[in-house]
Amino acid sequence: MSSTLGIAVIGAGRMGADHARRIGRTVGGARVVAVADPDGDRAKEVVRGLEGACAYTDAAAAVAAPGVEAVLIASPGPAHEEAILLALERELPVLCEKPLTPEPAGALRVMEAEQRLGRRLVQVGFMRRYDAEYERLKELLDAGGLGRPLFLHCRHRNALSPSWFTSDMLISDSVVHEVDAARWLLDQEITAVSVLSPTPSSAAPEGLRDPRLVLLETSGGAIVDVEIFVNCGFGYQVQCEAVGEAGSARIGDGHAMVVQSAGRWGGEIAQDFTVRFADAYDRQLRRWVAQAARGRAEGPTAWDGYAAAAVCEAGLTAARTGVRTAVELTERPPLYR
Ligand SMILES: NC(=O)c1ccc[n+]([C@@H]2O[C@H](COP(=O)([O-])OP(=O)(O)OC[C@H]3O[C@@H](n4cnc5c(N)ncnc54)[C@H](O)[C@@H]3O)[C@@H](O)[C@H]2O)c1
Ligand SMILES: O[C@H]1[C@H](O)[C@@H](O)[C@H](O)[C@@H](O)[C@H]1O
Repeated sequence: MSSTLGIAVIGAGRMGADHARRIGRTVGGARVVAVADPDGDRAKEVVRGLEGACAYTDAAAAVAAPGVEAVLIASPGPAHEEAILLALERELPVLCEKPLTPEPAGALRVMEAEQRLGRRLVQVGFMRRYDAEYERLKELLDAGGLGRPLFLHCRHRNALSPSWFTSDMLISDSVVHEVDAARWLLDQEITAVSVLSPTPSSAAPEGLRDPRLVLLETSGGAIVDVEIFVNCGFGYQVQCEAVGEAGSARIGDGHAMVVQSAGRWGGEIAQDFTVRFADAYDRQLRRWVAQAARGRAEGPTAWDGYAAAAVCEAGLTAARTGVRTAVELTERPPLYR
């Protein structure tokens, strides 16, 4: 193992390029040595300025490239499983962007491969767990500061959705964050999902069911409601209010600066996730690099990725049928207990 961890970045789109930049600038102890994207120009663009890094069009070639000691996956969800399995074949630690896989069956195959190795190597990029506000809320809940949790009221708003965004992705690509955050904050599994879809916003692209309201029921009897609205227009907003028997706490209202002027007051709203969660992405990467350098993983596990995928699958059924749908989970293997 060299003194700086050699990383292959798979997928050189928005998140791949952002993570590669962070590894170069704000995360010590690591360097990008390979970048893969079927769009070779994107891979070349990302390696430009990264000393010693090579561009590839094929994930397998990048994972097998000289000096690769860990793999960061930022390709679209359907491509994750193949890249993770390539990394696990070489026993390399992995940080995989969410969702681990879009369907639970793929996540189960990832868990099987990891269990065959007998140790954890996969971390899922549920970066909210590294956000300072989420961490404080988790500490408060764990300390019993709100008493028994009754509700989480969540709002997840994006200014605009990409052109390729589908109605299913509101659940499997966006609400998947709330699914993981709720499981983690409450330390409970989600047992059933219901989805309500109002008349779409006139700002939503033709055919997109945006916004939606997703209701999650938990094993401890709490209810989580999530407003997902990916074309809200005004900015990027992620809020969560926990209500317990002894009080409530809310995160996500943060305004960096409140300006009072000309008879008005107000602040700014971040325009996208790379701003709102900038510190969380850095902290997530630092922690991953520190563990990967020791050949292991911590943080959100393949089980967490699997459970989130199973909840989202139930959510898609609920959205299609209009019927509350139970979540079916396999037994949790000892590696993930
Ligand atoms: N944690 C977060 O807040 C956050 C934010 C945005 C996106 N994401 C996740 O990051 C991943 C990437 O999203 P994005 O917004 O960067 O998408 P993007 O479309 O900007 O980039 C994806 C890139 O992957 C490339 N690609 C496609 N198939 C590939 C393959 N088989 N191997 C390697 N590269 C391949 C594409 O050519 C593209 O350049 C997704 O899983 C997404 O859900 C997470
Ligand atoms: O892939 C992105 C990303 O995960 C963002 O954090 C989320 O706010 C978006 O809704 C989603 O599409």
